[in-house]
Amino acid sequence: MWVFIVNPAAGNGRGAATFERLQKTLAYQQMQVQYYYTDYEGHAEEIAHSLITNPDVTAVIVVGGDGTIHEVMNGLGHHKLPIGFIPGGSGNDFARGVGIKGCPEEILESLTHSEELSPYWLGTYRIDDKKERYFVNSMGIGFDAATAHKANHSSYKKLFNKLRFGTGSYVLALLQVLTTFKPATLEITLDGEKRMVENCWLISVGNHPYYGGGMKIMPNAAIQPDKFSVLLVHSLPKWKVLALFLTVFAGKHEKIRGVELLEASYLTVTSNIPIHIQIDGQTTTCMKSEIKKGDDSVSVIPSK
Ligand SMILES: Nc1ncnc2c1ncn2[C@@H]1O[C@H](COP(=O)(O)OP(=O)(O)OP(=O)(O)O)[C@@H](O)[C@H]1O
Repeated sequence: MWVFIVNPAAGNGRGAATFERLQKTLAYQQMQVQYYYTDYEGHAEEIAHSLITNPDVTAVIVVGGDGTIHEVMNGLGHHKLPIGFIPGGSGNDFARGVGIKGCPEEILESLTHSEELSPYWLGTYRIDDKKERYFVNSMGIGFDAATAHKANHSSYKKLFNKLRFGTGSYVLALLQVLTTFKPATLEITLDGEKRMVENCWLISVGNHPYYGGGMKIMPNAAIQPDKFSVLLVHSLPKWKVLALFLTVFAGKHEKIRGVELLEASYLTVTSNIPIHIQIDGQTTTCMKSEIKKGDDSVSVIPSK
């Protein structure tokens, strides 16, 4: 039995529209299917968790955005249920990262014919002293998280989503945050090596290159078991931070002085004041975070 977890609200209704299209296909009608719509934040995680002990589940297909896949991965944990993804969100960086392309009908067709599974290594994080959780795409601390927070809570996000230009709200929020943001002094350990980073704009950690709806923020990130890509931006004047984000879509920002592209499998970041943090695009604040590459992989159904 194939289980669909659908976030109808993802992408400002695109999740629901995508699933309606899938239901009309022959591929869908020929599958043995059970589907669930999510009703609230955290619901996808609860549904996914309830599937772990069900021996009839062949695979879980997620229709939604990055927030939905984040919840499903946390609900399933390292239980080896194959996971397929059909983008229905506004950013869809997970789809970009794992190379999912095409219209929903093509993706479903391809998922049903896929014979092999691709391993995908999640990261784990713990912020302050809360429970450890998984992240799927990336985490960011500082300026990018403050920008994501502003975009998520903006009145214009809905409008940009309607126009199918989710990145527009991120760019507008970025310009707003840039005028007031103050870089912080952070204590960072990278695989046990401690350093104080003054005037730190941001630290980003990624399982693949994409962030914010297609920005290639960590151009050298590859899906792999041992290391994350880590982007550190510090000691830059504001105009250079703007230049950085203008070049980021092309992945050329690594040439800017004050931009470091590193690798690590274990990081800690400590601040003496609460700072913004984003986890797969969802934001909060914290003073301490601990980030690790997960030991085990989940199985993603590839679609070509
Ligand atoms: N029925 C619902 N109504 C409103 N919100 C929901 C519902 N079901 C789930 N959610 C919440 O919607 C949020 C956004 O979902 P998701 O991230 O998948 O879409 P998106 O933000 O449009 O896409 P992306 O993250 O790729 O930009 C999630 O945090 C989820 O908890």
